[in-house]
Amino acid sequence: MDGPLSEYALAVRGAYKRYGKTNVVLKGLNMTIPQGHIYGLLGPSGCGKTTLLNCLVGRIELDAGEIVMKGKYRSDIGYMPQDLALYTVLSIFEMFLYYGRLYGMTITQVERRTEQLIKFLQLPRASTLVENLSGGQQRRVSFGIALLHDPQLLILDEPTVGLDPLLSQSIWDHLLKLASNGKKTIIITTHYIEEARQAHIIGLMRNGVLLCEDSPNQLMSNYSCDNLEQAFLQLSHKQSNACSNEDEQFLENYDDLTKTKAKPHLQAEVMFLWSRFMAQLIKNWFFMWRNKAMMVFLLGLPLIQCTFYNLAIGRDPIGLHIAVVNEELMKGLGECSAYPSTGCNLELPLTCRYIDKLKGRTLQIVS
Ligand SMILES: Nc1ncnc2c1ncn2[C@@H]1O[C@H](COP(=O)(O)OP(=O)(O)OP(=O)(O)O)[C@@H](O)[C@H]1O
Repeated sequence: MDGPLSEYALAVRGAYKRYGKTNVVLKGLNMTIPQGHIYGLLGPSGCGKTTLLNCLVGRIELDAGEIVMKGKYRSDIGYMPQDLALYTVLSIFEMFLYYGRLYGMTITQVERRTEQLIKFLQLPRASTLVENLSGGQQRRVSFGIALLHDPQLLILDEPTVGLDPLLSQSIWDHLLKLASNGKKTIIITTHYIEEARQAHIIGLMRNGVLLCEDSPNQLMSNYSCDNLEQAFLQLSHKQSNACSNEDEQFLENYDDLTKTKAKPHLQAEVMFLWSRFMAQLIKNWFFMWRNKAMMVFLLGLPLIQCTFYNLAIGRDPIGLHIAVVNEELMKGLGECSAYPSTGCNLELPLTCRYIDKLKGRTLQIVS
C-alpha cells in the first residue's frame, strides 16, 4: 500500500529484531493497516507474530525500523497478550477495576463497562474469582480488559483459541461491528486460518517477513485457490525457493542492516499518576485480603525482627567482668564505702558515683 505512513492507523517499515546473537526473528518486515480495518496476522508457530505485537505495544523495542501509529500513548491501545496477565486471586470485577483505574476510568465507568462485558463475553458473576474460571473464561476476561477502555486500536494475540465456536463467532461479529463505523482498527493473530477469512486484510507471515498483505478474496484469486491455506502454501514454497541460505546472510549483515536504531513510537508515560497509584493500592489490598497467611507473615515479620533486635542489641551485658582504671581513688574501691551514694556533694570523688551507677546494673565490679 502506498501513500504517507501517517494516513494509516498503523504502519511498520523495515522492522528488525533479534534475540541473542543468532535468533533473527524480524527481518525487515513491512506492514500497513488502514483505519477501521481488521487485520488478520497469520503464520506458523515461531514465525515472530508475538514478537511483532510486543514491539507494537511497546513491550520490547525493535533493533531497527519504524513504527507509525495513530495513537501516541499506551492507553490508546487495547492489548490482549497470549500469556494472560491476570491476578488469579482477584474477582472479575476487581480485575476490571484494576485495569480500568490504570487507564484512568472512574469506578462508575468500570461498573457500567463490567456489566456490558460480562453479558457480551458470557462470563459468570462479576464477583467470581479468576482462579475459579476455566482457561477459556480467563481468556475472555483478558479480552474484556483489552476492550475495557474502548481504545482506537485493538491488538489481540489469539483471542479465540480454545473457545466455543459460537462464542468465537460472536467475538468476530463484535469485532466487525467495532470496525464497521471506521473508527476502530484491529490486529488479530490466529491459528484458525478459516476464521481469518472474516478479516478485511490478511497478512501472511513466515520467517520474519510478511509474504503478502491483501483481502482474503484477492489473495485466493491471485493464487487461483479456494482457501487461504493453499494460498499460504504456494507463497511459502515461493519464499523457500527464493532464499535458501537467507538466515546466514541476515546474521552476517545484521549490524549493517540495523545501523539506524528504531525510535520509540509511543510517548513516555508520566512518572506518577494518582489513578495508577490507587490501582496498585486497590490490587494489593485485595491480594493481601485474599492471602491472610501472607498478610500475617508480612506484618508479623517486622514485629518479630524488632523484638529480636531489641532483645539482642542495646542491653547491658550480663556477668561481664570489668575494671575501672583511674587515679582518683589511690587506695582502691574501698575508699568509696566512706561516702554516701546519693546527694549532690561535688566534693565526693566522681569515680564513686560512677562505680555506684555500674553496680546497679548487671556488671560485676572487680576491685
Ligand atoms: N523473550 C525471548 N527471548 C528469546 N527468544 C525469544 C523470546 N521470545 C520469543 N523468542 C523466540 O523468537 C521466535 C519467535 O517467537 P514468537 O513468540 O514471536 O512467535 P509466534 O509466531 O508468536 O509463535 P506462536 O504462534 O507459537 O505464539 C521463536 O523462535 C522464539 O523462541
